[in-house]
Amino acid sequence: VSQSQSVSASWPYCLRRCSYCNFNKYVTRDSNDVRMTECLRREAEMLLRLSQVSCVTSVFFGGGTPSLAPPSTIAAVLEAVSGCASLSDKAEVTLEVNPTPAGMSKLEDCCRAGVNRLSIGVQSLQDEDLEILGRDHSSRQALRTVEEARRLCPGRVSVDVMFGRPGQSLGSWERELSELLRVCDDHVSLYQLTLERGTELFKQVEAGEVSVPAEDETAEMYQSARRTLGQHGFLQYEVSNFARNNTVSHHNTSYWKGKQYIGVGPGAHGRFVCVGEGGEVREARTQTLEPDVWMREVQQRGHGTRRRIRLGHLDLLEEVLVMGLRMADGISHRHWALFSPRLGLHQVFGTSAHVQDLLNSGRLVLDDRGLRCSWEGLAFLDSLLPALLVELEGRVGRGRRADRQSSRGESCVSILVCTCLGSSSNISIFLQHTVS
Ligand SMILES: C[S@@+](CC[C@H](N)C(=O)[O-])C[C@H]1O[C@@H](n2cnc3c(N)ncnc32)[C@H](O)[C@@H]1O
Ligand code: SF4
Repeated sequence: VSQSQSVSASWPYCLRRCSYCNFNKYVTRDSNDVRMTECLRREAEMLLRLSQVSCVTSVFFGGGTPSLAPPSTIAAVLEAVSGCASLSDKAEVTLEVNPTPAGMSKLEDCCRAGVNRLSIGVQSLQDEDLEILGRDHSSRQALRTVEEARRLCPGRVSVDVMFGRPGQSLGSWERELSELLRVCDDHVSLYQLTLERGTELFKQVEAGEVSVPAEDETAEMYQSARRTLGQHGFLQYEVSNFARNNTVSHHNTSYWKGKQYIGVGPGAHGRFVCVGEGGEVREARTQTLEPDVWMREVQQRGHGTRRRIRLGHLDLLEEVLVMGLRMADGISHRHWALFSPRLGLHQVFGTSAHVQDLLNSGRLVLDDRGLRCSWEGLAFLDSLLPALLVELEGRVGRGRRADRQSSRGESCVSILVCTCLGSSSNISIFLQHTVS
């Protein structure tokens, strides 16, 4: 029986629609908080029972805007989790926070309910940029929220910032980052703005009303930020994530390490073996997107799972490869062997001429530690993956059944409780790694 799992639940409401966002979120005045909370609780219990995990190592309340949810919702979900599996006092419990006054006023109660890590969506420290992005807060409110968060969870506060924003220059980005470094705690997530089709910002850029920096300038923003953060003692442990004083996000690391997790709530994604139904291989599960439909389904049958896909052996290895290479440490031989006991990294990648080119370029490293990107290569991960995925597919072949042991051999899990995982940057990566 699988001993470990992670869960994701979704509170899919936001105060307003940011211009760049394509998450599964809903702006409504009459959300039914009581019903939503009850459904999150019920679905968490149901999915945990189906997974039959015994231990949960982290919980993540993501967004959407989970900091708008009543603190009693956080408490209810945590109670449901600890009623079904062991949730240790040391488990990482993260809440994504929009730095609005409404969000800030609840932080203390959320911490009392069990949250012990706060991730603040600062996005920018320039008011004009926040305006263009359609954010519901000012830079002053963001600074104030970071301060309050650090008071409540000292050493356990992360900030999200985006670069490559409309009208942004390298100089202004560097000044902004310096200001951020004066106020931030020990964890920073830097995301390059993605222009998502269908968003307001995408239309504005298409229409020529707004322009974003050129690709090479955005690339320089990334490199400059990596250097600056390094000089301030931050270790880059993943493509977008930087930590000092050992404050890496355990929850996100569990994704990058290919661990199991449960997704609870509208649009949430999960990856777990459904042991309770006699399952033996890991499944990719997606919950129904629309909150009212999802709530109806949960009330009728205990969960709102819309799609279940059995992951074959190759699917699983693809995820381990794509997610693992996001980490600066990459994939160790031992880690790979958990999923591929018969074909080692050297056997899969060591003899390919294409992979050899990547190794010779200095962007990829395959040695006695394992497979990883070099510091330079991490910035080019997207361009390295196609050759690696082609090689993997050629070696492993499609259609093999998932390896029983590789899907079930873990000992602990994390839980992602998220307001709109439908297109969360963490999760969508799982779904986008098709070889072109
Ligand atoms: C789950 S999301 C949103 C959390 C929260 N609702 C907020 O807006 O702060 C987490 C992070 O993804 C990043 N993000 C969202 N949309 C993005 C986009 N189109 N391009 C790059 N990063 C994005 C933002 O930095 C955001 O803080
Ligand atoms: S970026 Fe965050 S706050 Fe803005 S609409 Fe998307 S989920 Fe909501």
